[in-house]
Amino acid sequence: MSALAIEGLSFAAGDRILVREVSLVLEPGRVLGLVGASGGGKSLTVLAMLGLLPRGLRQVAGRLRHAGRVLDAAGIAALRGGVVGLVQQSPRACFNPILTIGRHFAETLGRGAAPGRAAALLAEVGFGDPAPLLRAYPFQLSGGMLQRVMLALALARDPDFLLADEPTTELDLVAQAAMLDLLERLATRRNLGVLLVTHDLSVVARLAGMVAVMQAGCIVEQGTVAEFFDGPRHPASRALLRQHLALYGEALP
Ligand SMILES: Nc1ncnc2c1ncn2[C@@H]1O[C@H](COP(=O)(O)OP(=O)(O)OP(=O)(O)O)[C@@H](O)[C@H]1O
Repeated sequence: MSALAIEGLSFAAGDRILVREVSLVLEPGRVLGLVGASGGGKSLTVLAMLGLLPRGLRQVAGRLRHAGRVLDAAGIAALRGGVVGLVQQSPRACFNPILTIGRHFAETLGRGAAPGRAAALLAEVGFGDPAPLLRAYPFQLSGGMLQRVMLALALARDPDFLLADEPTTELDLVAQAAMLDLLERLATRRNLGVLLVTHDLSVVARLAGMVAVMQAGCIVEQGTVAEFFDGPRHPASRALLRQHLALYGEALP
C-alpha cells in the first residue's frame, strides 16, 4: 500500500471554478486534517478523492494517483470499490430508513461475505453486542451509534484510506469524543491514511499530523500541525486559529 494523491485538481460549475489546482497526499498511517471556512471547497475535494463529481460539475484539470500510478476511469472505480472508505457528516441521511442495519451490511459486503463479518465489523467500532443491532432499523439508533455503524460499513472492504467529512459535527459532545477515540484507534490499528475534514481545530490538534487550509477553492497553506499552531502564515489560517483561540479565551501569539 502506498500514497493516494490528488494533483492539481480543478473543478468548475459552468465557467465558475469551484476548486482550483488542489494537491493533497494521503499516506498510510497518517491523518491529514482539511480545514477552512464554509464553502471553501472541502467537501468537493473529498468527493474528488473518490473520483466523484456532483452533477453539473466538471473536472477541468488534474489527476488522481495511487501507489505511484495515475488512475484511469477503471482505477478510479476500483478506489470506490474498496481502496477508499467514506464517512460523511449526516449519518441518518446515509441510511435507507426501511432497511435494517443487517441489510445495509449485506448490500455492502455482497453474497460472498463470511458469516459473522458484519458482527465483527460492528464489534470493531465498539458495539459489544452486535446481534440485536443487525436487526434494528436506522431510526432506532442514536446519531452517534449510526455514525459508528457508517464507519463499520466504510471499513467493510478493508480500505487503505478513509475519508471523513465532518464526522463529528452532528454529534453531541460525548458521542464526538467517542468517535474521535475510535477514529484514532482504527487509523493506527489498520494503518489507514485518513483525510479528516473538520471545522474544529481541536479535532485537528488531537488527531492529525498534517493540516491543509482551504479558502475559496484553493489550498492556501499546508504543513505539520505543530507548524500550523505555532505560526500560521496565511491570513485565512490566522483567522481560523484566532477564532479557535477566542473560544478558549487565548490570543494569537
Ligand atoms: N453540485 C454543485 N453545483 C454547483 N456548486 C456547488 C456544488 N456543490 C458545491 N458547490 C459550491 O462549491 C463551493 C464549495 O463547496 P463545498 O461544499 O465543497 O465547501 P465546504 O468547504 O465543504 O463547505 P462546508 O464547510 O460548508 O461543508 C461552494 O461555493 C458551493 O456552493
